[in-house]
Amino acid sequence: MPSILDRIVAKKREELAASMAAVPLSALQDAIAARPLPLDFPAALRGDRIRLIAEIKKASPSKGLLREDFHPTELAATYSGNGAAAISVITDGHFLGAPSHLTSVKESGASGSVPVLRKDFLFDPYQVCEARAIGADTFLLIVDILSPSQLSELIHLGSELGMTPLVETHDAEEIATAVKAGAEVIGINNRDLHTFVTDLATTESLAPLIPADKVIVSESGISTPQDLARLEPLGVHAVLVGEALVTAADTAAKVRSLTGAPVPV
Ligand SMILES: O=P(O)(O)OC[C@@H](O)[C@@H](O)c1c[nH]c2ccccc12
Repeated sequence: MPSILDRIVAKKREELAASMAAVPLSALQDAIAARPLPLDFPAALRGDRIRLIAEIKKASPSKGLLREDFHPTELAATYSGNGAAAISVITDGHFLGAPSHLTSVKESGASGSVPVLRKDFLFDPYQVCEARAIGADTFLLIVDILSPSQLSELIHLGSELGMTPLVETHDAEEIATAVKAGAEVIGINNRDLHTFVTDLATTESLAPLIPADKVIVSESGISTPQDLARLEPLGVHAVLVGEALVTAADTAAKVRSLTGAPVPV
């Protein structure tokens, strides 16, 4: 029985074929040439306190619709205006995301000076070029859906485009693969992408396996300052939060509760 992850990747392959037919790589390269240089993602995550990567997420396969009144640029302005260190934009259709959401976040200026990450299921060089072309400063690579050689190839391509990806893991073997492939920013997804079981203990058990020179990001199932207090002693540099922000009655206040930013005057 294929998992939801298998089905998403299979659909992605169909979408990729259609995208390649519609927009040749040369057109992506022209768009890339017109873009300003990417913002420094790893640098944005290092600091004196745990950083927030705030995610723009309308829905998810496991929870359905998360936010009715969904405006990516408004969310991005709320995130960047209340202390988020980076913004993640889901561009996959299963989450009701789209590449245009990321482009509007960047081109509207709503993301301000914080790097914007393309959150999608990437496995082909075309998709990494596409991430840069739509305006991303960085992108996600999920170790679970990539071979070690694909992972190395896409990390290297990112570097050639000026981007350092978030390389997402969920177990000890995937962390070893990520380190061997040269990942600089390593994510620990507290959610099992096959079962959707989410547990912060995943970060507690895996963070110690990540070398000290890497940037560590804990992803999923994070909601409160107490969660951050639990994660910070583990050497976690940043957390990636989606649902808790997009479902909050007062998203700006929720962001500030995680960043410590003062109420904007
Ligand atoms: O909504 P949460 O529980 O705060 O999780 C956010 C983010 O970690 C999650 O959306 C995510 C992590 N890795 C992914 C890969 C694809 C799509 C989504 C994700």
